[in-house]
Amino acid sequence: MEYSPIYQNLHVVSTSPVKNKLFVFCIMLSLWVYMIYCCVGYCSTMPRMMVSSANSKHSQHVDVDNRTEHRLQNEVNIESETQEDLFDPLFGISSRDLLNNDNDLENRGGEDWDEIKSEQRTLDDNVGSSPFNESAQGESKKLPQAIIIGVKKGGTRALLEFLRVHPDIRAVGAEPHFFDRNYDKGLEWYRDLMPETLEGQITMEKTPSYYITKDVPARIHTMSSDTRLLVVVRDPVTRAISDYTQTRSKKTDIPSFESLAFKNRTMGLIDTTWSAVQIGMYAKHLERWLQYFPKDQLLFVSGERLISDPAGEMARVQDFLGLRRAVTHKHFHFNLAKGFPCLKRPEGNSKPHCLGKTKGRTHPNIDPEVVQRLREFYQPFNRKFYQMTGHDFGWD
Ligand SMILES: Nc1ncnc2c1ncn2[C@@H]1O[C@H](COP(=O)(O)OS(=O)(=O)O)[C@@H](OP(=O)(O)O)[C@H]1O
Repeated sequence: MEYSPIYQNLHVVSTSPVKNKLFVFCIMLSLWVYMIYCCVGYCSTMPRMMVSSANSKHSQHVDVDNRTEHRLQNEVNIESETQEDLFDPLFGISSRDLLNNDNDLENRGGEDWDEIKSEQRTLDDNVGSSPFNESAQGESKKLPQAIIIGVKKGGTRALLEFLRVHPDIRAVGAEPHFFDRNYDKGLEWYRDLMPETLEGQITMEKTPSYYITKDVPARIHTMSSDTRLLVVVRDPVTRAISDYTQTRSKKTDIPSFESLAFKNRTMGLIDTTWSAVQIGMYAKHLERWLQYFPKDQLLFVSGERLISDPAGEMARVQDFLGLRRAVTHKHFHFNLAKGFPCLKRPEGNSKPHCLGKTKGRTHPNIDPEVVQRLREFYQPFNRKFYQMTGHDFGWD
């Protein structure tokens, strides 16, 4: 017979009742220690989903049916609260006047560096989250087929969050800024940021600075000439004030809106180099897009109607994307205190989820004469824009 330590041990144990009990006690003790070890989360042999389902990015993708609930519970608030002014793509533009930066809109892509860093962290978290491009469930990362390209402070976050309720939409939460700031990282870097999708689902992202950035139309066209483009537009005067309000919320010692808006106030000369003014000249920016994309590949979403009639505006958006109308009036609850529609689960009675406090800030009172002058300034641009889009947004 071969020598076997186990056999030897068993033999010894079976011959002594005391040792036998001691042996059983040791095994029980080891089992208890192991179980306690597992329960506190250090057990590497436990299935991953059990240990870290709350944190696992993959867990978000495992159950597509549970996606809506998961998002409503977690993502809307998380994104809107923590990333909030990641959604400030052209903070640096208004800084041109405030901080004497670059004079050229197209080159002024800078923004609050803390925001960029925190956005980058979110993006870096996404990159490499899946070592393979196709998962076991048949999901894979794809380049976006639809992009929300603007405009800053138009209501882009609300549109993206409303769209993410749709079971056939998957979207990256942070703004990738691929086509304006990260283009040199390459398309594979960009694809890797995207969530995994099943066949038939649409991948999306939003970066509001794309709409006003010179090279972006050509770059998106190079990626795919079929890309569908969504632009949320809002009364350019209110948009400018919203933009200013955001800047002021981070930097309190900035000049007044009234002084920034004019090159020469006595002569009523508007400062078109100030980004808060320039972004609202929608027709001018649209000309560049129409050099690359046919008009019917762009959808102009009314920022005002996204608030007053979210379901109606979402019906237009879903039709444009070729989706069934899954996001309906049942998903919205108008929160009177906040003054905005919030998302709810149609079947549940849980509290509706609103965007964070950086969406819907109180605007400062602006001298009515300045507001009037800005309205006059924008009128020809608005008219041109209505003509180009075939849609009167009613701002005049
Ligand atoms: N449902 C809902 N909840 C909250 N806020 C809403 C909503 N729908 C549209 N809005 C308007 O969105 C404005 C912010 O626009 P963006 O998300 O495009 O801003 S950003 O460019 O990403 O910073 C934000 O602008 P301000 O009111 O000036 O803060 C809102 O008016």
